[in-house]
Amino acid sequence: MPKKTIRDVDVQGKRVFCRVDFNVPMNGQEITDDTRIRAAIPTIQYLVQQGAKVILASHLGRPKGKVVEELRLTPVSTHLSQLLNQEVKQATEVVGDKVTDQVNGLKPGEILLLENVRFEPGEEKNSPELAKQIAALADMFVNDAFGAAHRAHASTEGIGHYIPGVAGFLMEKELAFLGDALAKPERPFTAIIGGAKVKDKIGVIESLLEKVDNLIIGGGLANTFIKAQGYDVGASLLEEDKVELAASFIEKAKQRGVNFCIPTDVVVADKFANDAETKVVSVKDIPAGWQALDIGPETVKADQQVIANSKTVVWNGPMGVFEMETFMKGTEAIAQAMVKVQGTTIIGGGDSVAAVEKAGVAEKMSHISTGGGASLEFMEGKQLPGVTILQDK
Ligand SMILES: Nc1ncnc2c1ncn2[C@@H]1O[C@H](COP(=O)(O)OP(=O)(O)O)[C@@H](O)[C@H]1O
Ligand SMILES: O=C(OP(=O)(O)O)[C@H](O)COP(=O)(O)O
Repeated sequence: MPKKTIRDVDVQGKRVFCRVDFNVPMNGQEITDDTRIRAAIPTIQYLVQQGAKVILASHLGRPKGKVVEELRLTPVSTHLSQLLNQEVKQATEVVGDKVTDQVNGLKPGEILLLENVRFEPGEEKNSPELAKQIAALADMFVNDAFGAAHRAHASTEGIGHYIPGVAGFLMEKELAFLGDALAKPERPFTAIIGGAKVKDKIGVIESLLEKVDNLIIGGGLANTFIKAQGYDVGASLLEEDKVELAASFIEKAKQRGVNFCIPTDVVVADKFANDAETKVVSVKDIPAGWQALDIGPETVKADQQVIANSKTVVWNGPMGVFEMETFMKGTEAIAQAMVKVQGTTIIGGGDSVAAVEKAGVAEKMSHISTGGGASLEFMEGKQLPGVTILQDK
């Protein structure tokens, strides 16, 4: 069922709570990729032009219900203000009397950015109390946070139980593009999954095995599969309690005839640093105390071949710790392979998008999605809570 969008409602003079995903990659207080902020601009500008009192809210990182000074949204509001060429007022809290006063002081066309919503313990628990408090700030809820639409949190879902919710332009665009591209993907259909959010992403693999012809695993996620094959992974990122599940997926892939590409070689480092001592080893020989931080050249070659023969490729999660030049090669090579695909290429996720931007090939992809986990869950055919809660057309 299509959802109402901001075009379908009158926002003139209304207090509009607009949830965005400004969870951008940061190096200290520096934003290293502003794709997600730029992607929300059309919705924000539309609300401003229509004379709404715009209350923006986002999470940043995973502060787990506490105030973490480094995760305040100050750098984001400064940058947003520059992009919009307009003042962005900033709240130092998410809810409370001070915030209510700031909202009451807003004039049509003005913008207030709330503090990191995950500083509130009720946010990720989807606490009805917090949702009510947030809803009381506004007349209407606009969800433009596609990247967080797979989360049922107070500011992405809970709020929609108390005030009417509609989609923003970014949310609308993401759902339309991904829906079209993935309804009947041209084959061979390949998914590439990497990154560090192993717990979040490992479950997606089971459903992907029902859909894809090739599944390429890389990044930190790969270690759990390397371990599942019976090899030691040294000091690498590992989700020990998912090893058995990973083994069952390897078996399932065999049964279904899916080409499951697990790295055969990796770049290992003696420490998690750009100037670490490194070497390329077979996954059978990861030394104790060393950590795998990138895929190796043999793996790159095999993966490139699979990608070159694909007609649809969906990629979420970098192949290595691309933020450090020493461990960027695998991600860079996969990004270059994506450019050569004669078909549809989709890249999703905050860090994945940053990685293809860094590799200089972002504009060569068919679609850059602001959601990693969200696009994977959408592809699985799951209902995204942040979308379900919005009003039907
Ligand atoms: N082998 C690895 N070991 C540890 N971290 C890794 C490894 N490979 C990639 N990463 C990290 O994964 C992070 C991105 O993961 P994730 O958040 O899942 O991706 P996205 O934001 O694109 O959805 C990056 O910060 C990257 O450094
Ligand atoms: O960065 C995000 O997801 P992604 O890494 O899957 O792209 C979203 O902002 C959601 O963040 P979360 O995975 O901490 O809930």
